[in-house]
Amino acid sequence: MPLHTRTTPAGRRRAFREQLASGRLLRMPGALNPLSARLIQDTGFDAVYLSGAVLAADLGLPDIGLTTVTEIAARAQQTTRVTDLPVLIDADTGFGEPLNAARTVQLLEDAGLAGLHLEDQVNPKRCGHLDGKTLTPREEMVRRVRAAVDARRDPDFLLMARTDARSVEGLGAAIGRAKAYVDAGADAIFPEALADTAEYEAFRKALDVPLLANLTEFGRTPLLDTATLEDLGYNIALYPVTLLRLAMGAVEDGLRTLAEEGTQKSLLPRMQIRSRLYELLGYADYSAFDSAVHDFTLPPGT
Ligand SMILES: C[C@](O)(C(=O)O)[C@H](CC(=O)O)C(=O)O
Ligand SMILES: [Mg+2]
Repeated sequence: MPLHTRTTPAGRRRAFREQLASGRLLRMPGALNPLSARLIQDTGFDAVYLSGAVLAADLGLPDIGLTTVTEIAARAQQTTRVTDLPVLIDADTGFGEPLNAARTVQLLEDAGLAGLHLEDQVNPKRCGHLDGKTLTPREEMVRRVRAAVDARRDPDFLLMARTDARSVEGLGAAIGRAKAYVDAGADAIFPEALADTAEYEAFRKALDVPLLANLTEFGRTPLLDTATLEDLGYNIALYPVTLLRLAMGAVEDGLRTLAEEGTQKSLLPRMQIRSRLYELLGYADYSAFDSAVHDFTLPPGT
């Protein structure tokens, strides 16, 4: 696939809607960068996530709503151009008033995404698995969702509402909020920081829209496996920060080894080799434009 994908954003939105309607569990890792989105596709996952926490961390910032909508839209555009999978983005609180949420929807729709989620926190927001979150009043979030629904131009663009209420107001209030958001037009719900499978079941029983399970590591939710989530009737298994944590762990270990040993030789077996990188980049496909691009050979094992 030289330079471009084979599918259109509209086609990917349609496919995402169909996959969600199938009742099958979709596995959605968070991309670390655009190239990792291609790896997510290549390893057989169903969809790609763009995490607010990862985008902020990538810029060396905490996940407290400091990134701007134009920054995340730019990253979204870079990501959607390299994968045929649907991409769902974390739009935090919508970046301001309901009016700002409306503009956010249009910018992110234009970036080729399949959908976004908005959450019911105030700014500065925080990771859903931390203490001390402050929620917007329920009616304020309803206005946020309505503004998003009004602004959307492609009816297949998925508008997901996230509620952070479980750890602030309790399970009953979280379910009540989720129902109000669906009534306001949300297509799907992200119940944040549920404590156990009984709470997953309660959400499933109360709502008949697609539900996302957030399997972030080192948080408040058990790391349920895909078979369990399928039995619970969930539609999306989200691994938002998994790739960043894996990569940063490997990078830190590698830097320490390089500093200690004065050479990277012992690290070679842990590295992606050159030929695999080139395969992922579709290097050979560029010969369709110019045969001189890929007329070299690599030594075996490199
Ligand atoms: C899903 C999430 O919103 C994200 O930005 O990826 C975070 C993940 C995390 O901080 O572990 C969240 O759950 O708030
Ligand atoms: Mg987030």
